[in-house]
Amino acid sequence: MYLYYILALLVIAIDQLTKWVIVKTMELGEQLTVIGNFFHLTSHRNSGAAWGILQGQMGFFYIITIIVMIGVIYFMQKYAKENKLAAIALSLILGGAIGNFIDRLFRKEVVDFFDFTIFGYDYPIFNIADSALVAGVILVIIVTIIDERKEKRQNDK
Ligand SMILES: CCC[C@@H]1OC(=O)[C@@H](C)C[C@H](C)CCCCC(=O)CCC[C@@H](CC)/C=C/C=C(\COC)CC[C@@H](O)[C@@H](O)C[C@H](O)CNC1=O
Repeated sequence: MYLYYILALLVIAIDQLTKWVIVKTMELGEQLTVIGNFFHLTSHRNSGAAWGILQGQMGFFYIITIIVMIGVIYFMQKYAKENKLAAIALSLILGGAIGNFIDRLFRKEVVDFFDFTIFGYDYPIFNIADSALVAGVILVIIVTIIDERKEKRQNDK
């Protein structure tokens, strides 16, 4: 059971460590080329949510993040025992939400640095916490689809 909270802590540690390195070693706006025009490390700050929406609405972000955290912990206590994949997904979401929450609390903005340009589209610059959040959300969707298929098969018998 506690394994999943350790996974969340690991996500938070890696997220905060990478953000710390970016802040300490790169100027704001500085860009490092990793893979040609595809992948750069760009030191960026975002006081909003995805795609920079709701800039500066920290009060709103605190409330949403606390709701997300309570919801995730509730479902972890409920489903972690029987469904490992769901527990891992929820740990990733918890870790990602807390990672960005720490930035919002202490920096009043989020540090971003993964800068991908896919088919000419400069995807919004993001961080480890965002990656964990998106991975967790996708995993929850997959688990839900698998469970529904299982239930359907049982009902058909
Ligand atoms: C990942 C959610 C964003 C993250 O939410 C959080 O913190 C949560 C815990 C708290 C928010 C206040 C509430 C979620 C709002 C929902 C949302 O936003 C819709 C998201 C859809 C999603 C498809 C599933 C797209 C994903 C986009 C991006 C990530 O792609 C990998 C681009 C990230 C860059 O814009 C970067 O500047 C963002 C910056 O780091 C701050 N991050 C946040 O606000």
